[in-house]
Amino acid sequence: MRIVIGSDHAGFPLKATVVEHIRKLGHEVEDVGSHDDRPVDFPDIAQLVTGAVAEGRAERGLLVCGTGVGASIAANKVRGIRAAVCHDIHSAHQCVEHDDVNVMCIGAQIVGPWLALDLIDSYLTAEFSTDEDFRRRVEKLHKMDADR
Ligand SMILES: O=C(CO)[C@H](O)[C@H](O)[C@H](O)COP(=O)(O)O
Repeated sequence: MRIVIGSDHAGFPLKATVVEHIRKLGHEVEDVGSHDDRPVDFPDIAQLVTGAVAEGRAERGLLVCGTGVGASIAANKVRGIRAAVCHDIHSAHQCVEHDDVNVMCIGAQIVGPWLALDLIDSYLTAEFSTDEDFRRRVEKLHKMDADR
């Protein structure tokens, strides 16, 4: 799969570990920054990650900020993006299976590196369910997205 990842300064220390892990899993990774720990605003990084997903250059996105919250707020403002903060394993796969989430956000100040990698494994191996209830709900999200 093609994965795009980005972080702000708070997420930067965790990002390198995550990128290495995802590459080892055999995925193609586009790292849009940040590339050092100088302060950068999470909406700017979220725009780069969501742009790649919305334009089809990547199938899934990952954002790492301090809490994951700011990144998810920013990502959900972009048409075609369904972003969620996930700090537990169940949500990390269910968000894809039920809600077709295409950008997962992680807080580097909330989870340690081992949990972060497990969250990413859950997210990347999950697939959107064919169940008609979930499909209908996500269709409604598409409509809300198109209407705004
Ligand atoms: O978590 C975040 C937004 O939800 C950010 O990554 C920052 O950690 C947070 O905004 C705090 O900002 P600071 O410049 O790192 O103090």
